[in-house]
Amino acid sequence: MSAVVSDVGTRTAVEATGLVKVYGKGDTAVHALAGVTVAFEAGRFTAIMGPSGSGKSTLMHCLAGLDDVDGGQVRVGGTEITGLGDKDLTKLRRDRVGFVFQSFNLLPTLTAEQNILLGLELAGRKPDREWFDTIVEVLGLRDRLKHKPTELSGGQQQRVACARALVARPDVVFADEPTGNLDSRSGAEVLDFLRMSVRKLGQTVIMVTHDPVAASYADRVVLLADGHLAGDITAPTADSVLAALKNLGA
Ligand SMILES: Nc1ncnc2c1ncn2[C@@H]1O[C@H](COP(=O)(O)OP(=O)(O)OP(=O)(O)O)[C@@H](O)[C@H]1O
Repeated sequence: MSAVVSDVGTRTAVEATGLVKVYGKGDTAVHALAGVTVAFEAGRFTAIMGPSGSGKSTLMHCLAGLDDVDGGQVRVGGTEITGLGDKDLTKLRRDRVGFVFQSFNLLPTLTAEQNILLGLELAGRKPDREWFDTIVEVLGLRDRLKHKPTELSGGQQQRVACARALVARPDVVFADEPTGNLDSRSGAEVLDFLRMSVRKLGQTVIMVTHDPVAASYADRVVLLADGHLAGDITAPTADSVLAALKNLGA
């Protein structure tokens, strides 16, 4: 059992144990994850960083049940997801996991409001109107709800994507380079919101990023190198993250 799990008062939202992911076979096999054990606490904002090719995206995909694993276990909200069938995995992703992608991934024919509520609708769930209103208010989307994605700025589209990720009150939100397509001001707004969703709304966020400034919004940075855990920084600053990355040769 990891130290995090045994901490009094700390709940683990997502946990990987001995995670192995291999691409290819024989001489050309790449050990993208070579036995990663890491726990992500609930109610915390964690960034995953590391040099290019270190396994960040692979780790996130395996944690989110988007990719199968070759060894080890993943637990999301207490449920072991490694070994779940496609149907159960789809349900788990739909009901208990939120996603924010670099490219927003909104449906162009739907309004902002319809995009935010689509997942719940597909799941046959009724939105919690109070929670919906809270998210919309905090994200400053009230007067944009009837607009289609093409009528919104990049920053507004990503805020709609954040609302969509949070509306079902998931166990965890995975954000994959959420500021990668945004200018620094819009990026800062999205990061402010992700941090606030953790501090004030009690959500759990795990974000992959290349950007030390983006990582400094997190409570903790987990570093990967060559498919291994290579560091763990609490209360990161852009400088401390940059220094740690330099040590890894990034
Ligand atoms: N589908 C795939 N087939 C073969 N190899 C892959 C595949 N996906 C990833 N890899 C390899 O696995 C390793 C880890 O890749 P991954 O994309 O997880 O790294 P990353 O840290 O997210 O990189 P980046 O920062 O460049 O996005 C790399 O060596 C990569 O080339």
